[in-house]
Amino acid sequence: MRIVGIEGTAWAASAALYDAETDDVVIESDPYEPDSGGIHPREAAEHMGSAIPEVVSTILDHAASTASEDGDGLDVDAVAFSRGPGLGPCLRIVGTAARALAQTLSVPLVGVNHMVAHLEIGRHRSGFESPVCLNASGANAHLLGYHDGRYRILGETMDTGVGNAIDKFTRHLGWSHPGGPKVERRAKDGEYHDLPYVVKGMDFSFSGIMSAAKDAVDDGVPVEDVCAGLQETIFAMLTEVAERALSLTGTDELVLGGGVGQNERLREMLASMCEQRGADFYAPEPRFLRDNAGMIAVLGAKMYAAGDTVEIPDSSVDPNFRPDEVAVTWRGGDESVVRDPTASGTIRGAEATVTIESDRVIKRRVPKAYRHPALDDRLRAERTRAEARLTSAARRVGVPTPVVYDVDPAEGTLLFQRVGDDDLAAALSEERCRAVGRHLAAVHDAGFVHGDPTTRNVRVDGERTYLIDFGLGYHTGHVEDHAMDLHVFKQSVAGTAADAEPLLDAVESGYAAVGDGAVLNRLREIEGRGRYQ
Ligand SMILES: C[C@@H](O)[C@H](NC(=O)OP(=O)(O)OC[C@H]1O[C@@H](n2cnc3c(N)ncnc32)[C@H](O)[C@@H]1O)C(=O)O
Ligand SMILES: Nc1ncnc2c1ncn2[C@@H]1O[C@H](COP(=O)(O)OP(=O)(O)OP(=O)(O)O)[C@@H](O)[C@H]1O
Ligand SMILES: [Fe+2]
Repeated sequence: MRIVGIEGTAWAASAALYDAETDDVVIESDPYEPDSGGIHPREAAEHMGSAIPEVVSTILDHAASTASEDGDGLDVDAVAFSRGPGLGPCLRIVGTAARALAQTLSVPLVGVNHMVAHLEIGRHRSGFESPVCLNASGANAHLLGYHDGRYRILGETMDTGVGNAIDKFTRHLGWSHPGGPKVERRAKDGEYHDLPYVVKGMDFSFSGIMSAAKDAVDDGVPVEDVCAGLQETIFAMLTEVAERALSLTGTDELVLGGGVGQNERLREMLASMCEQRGADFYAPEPRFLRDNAGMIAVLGAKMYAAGDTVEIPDSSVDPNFRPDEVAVTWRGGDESVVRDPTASGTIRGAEATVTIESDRVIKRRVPKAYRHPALDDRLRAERTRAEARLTSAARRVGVPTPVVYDVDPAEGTLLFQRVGDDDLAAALSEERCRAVGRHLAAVHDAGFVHGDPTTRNVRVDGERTYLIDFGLGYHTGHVEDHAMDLHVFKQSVAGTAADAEPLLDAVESGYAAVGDGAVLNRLREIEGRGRYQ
């Protein structure tokens, strides 16, 4: 089977030929490089208009010269194209080119989600079964895992994509687009500079760190140092949320996708994190990380083999096409990223190792080799201190939590009472989800957030539901922070439960019984926010 792929969501006009028998991928790309500023949608579309026919024609020449002799014409079975997400004017040009080619060749058309293609190329080339995927691209930053027939978004940026955040910083400096590779080069000559670090469960945001980075340069901090601080901070955030996703799902396979994945420091940090926790890590070669038609052709082949083609009248493009909207036809419905955790003796969480004894547990935030030592010391001490304080504060307002027997912030250790028989992840029920909703409302009412309420950070026994792991918590009265806390919990339920709806309703009804209605309204708004900026 041979598939032609066409890509052109933003900057890369690209065509490819994938031969499923030999697994060969030939890619021809022509990048759009803005003269000044960032990507201008109109200029990008003009580029697509002239460059797409040329790259397609090069690939068709290649198809003609390699067609099997007994085959018919070009020996191409289908045309796959990027349907979205991306810039509307660019997508429309790609869609038109793909439809015309499919009709000329009299072959079916396959409409591919670009973000799922970034993920599937890593899964395909690694041979991993059901990995967590970190997509670190220009316009996106999210964690995906397959469960119950769809790719679930386990965590994502709350504002811009990671590449766009870096590119905005370099525009402030007057550097040409794209900024990512330039920051990588300059960071090599810099010293680490402290910047804000923002992780909420498996979600994260870049706006605070980007304005702090711009201010630092304006205040005279050497630009190399800001670049080093920026990379160390942003990539540590991405590595931490990837580790949280591994811990939550129980899987031990991670793949990387997206243009920012070409950054060596990011790959090094992810590899180091996986090595430290005994997981397997795979990053495709750079030509498959940045936008390219090869990944579109490879996923196109899997979809075509599953009969997942699209008729021309139904093949419109979708600039906001989210990966969790894709009905996955090419994987088994019972495959899943979620594994049974084998909890015994010492548990390895995302942040800490926890040793369970008969009536007490010892939690130690181990130094993370992937993090810059200054950032690592800061985060471990801050979080250990916050965890001790807020675990006790929650108990004082009637939320069941373990008693804190001892704390040593410098060593990053805590000694707790042992509570519960199971993690909520292994014992989900509506009643327990309702209790978590009530507990979060009580915590918010007391003026702080949990910071990482997931189904693994709730312990349950017969009648009680305990909150644990307050390390990412902080004092705040903002409705937005309270709503985010609730959103993180709902996302962890939705990402791992088979029939999540009644559980999610129970969380909200528990919250509504005790908490502030304004928080639930804000939650609606957060859930409805489009995050492609
Ligand atoms: C929807 C689609 O159009 C979009 N595509 C996209 O963002 O292009 P991609 O090739 O995946 O990523 C480009 C980004 O990747 C960054 N980048 C490239 N090389 C880099 C490096 N060495 N270090 C850091 N960032 C790098 C660039 O600065 C730019 O922001 C997406 O996948 O989100
Ligand atoms: N007080 C406790 N009583 C019983 N079990 C506990 C207690 N504290 C932790 N555990 C167990 O250890 C696991 C990991 O603990 P914890 O969540 O505090 O670590 P972590 O590294 O911060 O994890 P993550 O960041 O992945 O949520 C919990 O999911 C739970 O199963
Ligand atoms: Fe991309």
